[in-house]
Amino acid sequence: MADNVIEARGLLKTYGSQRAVDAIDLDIQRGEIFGLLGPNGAGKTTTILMMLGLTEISGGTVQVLGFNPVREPLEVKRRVGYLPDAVGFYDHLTAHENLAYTARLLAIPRSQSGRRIMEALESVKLADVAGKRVATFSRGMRQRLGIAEIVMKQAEVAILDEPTSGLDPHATFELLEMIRGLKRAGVAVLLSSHLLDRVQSVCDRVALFNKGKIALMGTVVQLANQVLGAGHPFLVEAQGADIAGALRGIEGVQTVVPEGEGGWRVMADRDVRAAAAQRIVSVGGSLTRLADLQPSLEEVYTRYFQEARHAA
Ligand SMILES: Nc1ncnc2c1ncn2[C@@H]1O[C@H](COP(=O)(O)OP(=O)(O)OP(=O)(O)O)[C@@H](O)[C@H]1O
Repeated sequence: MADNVIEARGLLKTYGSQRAVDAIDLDIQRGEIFGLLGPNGAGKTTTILMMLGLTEISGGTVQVLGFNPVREPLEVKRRVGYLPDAVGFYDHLTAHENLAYTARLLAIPRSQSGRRIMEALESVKLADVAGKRVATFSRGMRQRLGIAEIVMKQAEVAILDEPTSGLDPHATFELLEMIRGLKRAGVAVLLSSHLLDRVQSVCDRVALFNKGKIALMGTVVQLANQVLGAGHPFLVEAQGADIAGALRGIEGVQTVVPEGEGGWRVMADRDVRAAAAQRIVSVGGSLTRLADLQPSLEEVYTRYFQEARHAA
């Protein structure tokens, strides 16, 4: 399966006559962070549960690291780390004891488990509370312990269901940093979320779910091009000349719209920022800011669902 760690083809889950997951095709590549996005009930969790062999598949196929999660659930569980929405640790045990328990279930040799547990706890900054009972942990600490379990396991794939929900901004920032750490260690990460700005900051690619189907899939820029139209928007702040006139004269520039005090939002059919900087200087202007305007996933998502509602 080339460099794909997960491959789904026509993957289907029905509940009675309802298609919770409607024949999706999905490839997750080694070492990427992939986001499953979509409103409540769109089918994200059901897709994850099928990949883990935790719910029956109604049709199609899914392979995880070359294994069939229905027929070979233990092979999948051994190699895949899973962080569910509510992480299930034993409250009366310490962080260290919880990981030691998992290590025993995974049959990690005792000669290795002590070191692997401490390294994993250090990697998520929980080493100093290793001896504290999990009952005393905040949600952020429990999520980090979940990541530590994935690190200790040396999983090749991590599947995280709404990992940052219920976390404050600082705890979210820390957790996302740890998710990036998993990627740096070569782990493929699949995460579901409805918190779009946070997903945008960490995901290489995303799939937008709608009513059990994948409506859009690709990088944030690709999705923005599909939904909002192609183009390179950027922001210019400059004074001292006819800046708008200078910008409009550049080949490829489509629109120049004033934005704020001494600012313009420029849309071009290609990246013309270097030409814009030269032109402003050559007409005697003084350039104070030239910023790429990354499309926001929030805009893509909102526009997509507005259009989907109109079409319905
Ligand atoms: N055990 C079940 N029995 C019947 N219907 C179910 C079951 N589990 C999920 N569904 C339905 O399948 C659809 C997809 O649910 P799923 O939980 O996968 O969505 P989701 O995108 O993960 O949403 P959320 O963000 O709310 O978890 C929903 O309509 C849901 O009601």
